[in-house]
Amino acid sequence: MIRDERIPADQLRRIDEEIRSDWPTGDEVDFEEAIRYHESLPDRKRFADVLESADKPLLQPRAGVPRLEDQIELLEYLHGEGKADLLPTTIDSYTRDNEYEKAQEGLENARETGEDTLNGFPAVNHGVEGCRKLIEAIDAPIEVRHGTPDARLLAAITFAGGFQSFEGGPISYNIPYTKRHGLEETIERWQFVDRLAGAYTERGVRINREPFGPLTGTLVPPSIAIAIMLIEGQLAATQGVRSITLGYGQVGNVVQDVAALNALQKLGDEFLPDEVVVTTVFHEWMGGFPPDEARANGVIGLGGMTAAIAQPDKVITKSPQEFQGVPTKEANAAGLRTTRQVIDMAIEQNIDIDGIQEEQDLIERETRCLMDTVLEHGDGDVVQGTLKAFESGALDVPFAPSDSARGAVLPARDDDGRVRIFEWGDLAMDDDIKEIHKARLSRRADTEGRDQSFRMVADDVDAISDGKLIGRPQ
Ligand SMILES: CC[C@H]1O[C@@H](n2cnc3c(N)ncnc32)[C@H](O)[C@@H]1O
Repeated sequence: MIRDERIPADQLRRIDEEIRSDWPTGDEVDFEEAIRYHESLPDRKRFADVLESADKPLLQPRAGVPRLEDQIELLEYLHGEGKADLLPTTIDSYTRDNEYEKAQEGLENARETGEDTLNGFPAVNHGVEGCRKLIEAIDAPIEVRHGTPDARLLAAITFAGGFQSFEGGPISYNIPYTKRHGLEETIERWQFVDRLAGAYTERGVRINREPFGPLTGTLVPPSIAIAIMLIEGQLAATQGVRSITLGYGQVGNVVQDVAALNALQKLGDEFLPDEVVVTTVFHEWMGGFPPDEARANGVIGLGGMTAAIAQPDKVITKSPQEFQGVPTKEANAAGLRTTRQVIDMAIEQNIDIDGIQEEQDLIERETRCLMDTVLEHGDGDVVQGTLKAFESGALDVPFAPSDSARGAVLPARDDDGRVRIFEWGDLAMDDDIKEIHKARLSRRADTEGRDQSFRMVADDVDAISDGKLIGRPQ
């Protein structure tokens, strides 16, 4: 039975041996040699230090293309023209599914034809050597961004390759991303990733870990997202990770988003061990975008405004081409500059909005209910508690494609556009909190002259791409 316990050294070694054979580049990994490589990197490339020493929100886009030279050119452009403070390397979908053979074909095809059929950088195929060329070429810290339920080989290779930040986690890269991986399997496999990050950390190379806060990216109630961040942060801390960035996806109501970011930092500091440096990252709207680029820039600007008020440590920016999919480098850089413009204009203003503290108190109370139920389900063990709480539905994620979550919870926006819950399923929540949600949703029902129903959810899902926040009836 797996528990929230540090995996022993012999198990770390056994798994390391096991995964190396999954692709030839696995044999390039040599831990002691990799430590020396990291020690050779200049301070400005040390991700955790740069992130944790900043005095205002740092901006980071998503970006990944198959060929190494193109990835270098892309990141140089985003750093130069986009003024990104931190850079990504977004990994392709085949690699995320451990389909290294298909990723190899895609990479060779790109090299032969110049046609990019892969939707990201196949880091396992590039290997330690290829990753290091990228790290050498770019004069800023770079994070591995992906969506991999079994990220063990990707971590071993990219850590050895000089990356010092790694996104994801056993819940946040399972529930929203996959049907076929069980939660127990992904928790066990991410314990390896975190133990490896911890092993680097113990040798002075702090690997930053960033659980994926947005989850399904569609109307996720803030307390559910924050509870999952606290769980993944705890699991990483147990394995020795000491730099943890907890994430949160913008829902679009400024009061609720600022309150959620405040609660995320406060609860992260409270729930995670004192030896962990806890930072926060705000993801600009992860739901459907307007096809019109001017409107899309409006969504991005609202994200910048929210970040200026809440001041998270990091902001993951979007591009005006979000509706179309993977953006051009120009559009990606534009999203960075739009965000920067709004932050720089608003951050020196003392913007005091009524209701933030009240909403933050509510979000904190909700999150504590969820954390209490996890600890009760597991008799104090977070791994067993998480597994059992998801099984019983006491913990749940709306619209989750994964069988590991009931998906019985249904959110809808209230009359102010804040995300509330109108179908609770078996989510563990105090009755008086349920009454608060019910009252706020019925105020919207009155305004719209209709009953609270799934119709509201469906209308809300498309509202922002249709240019609004709340899915009012036509
Ligand atoms: C989590 C989904 C987000 O990741 C973005 N994304 C996925 N792959 C790439 C990519 N290769 N380059 C830039 N952005 C990307 C996508 O546009 C969406 O905003």
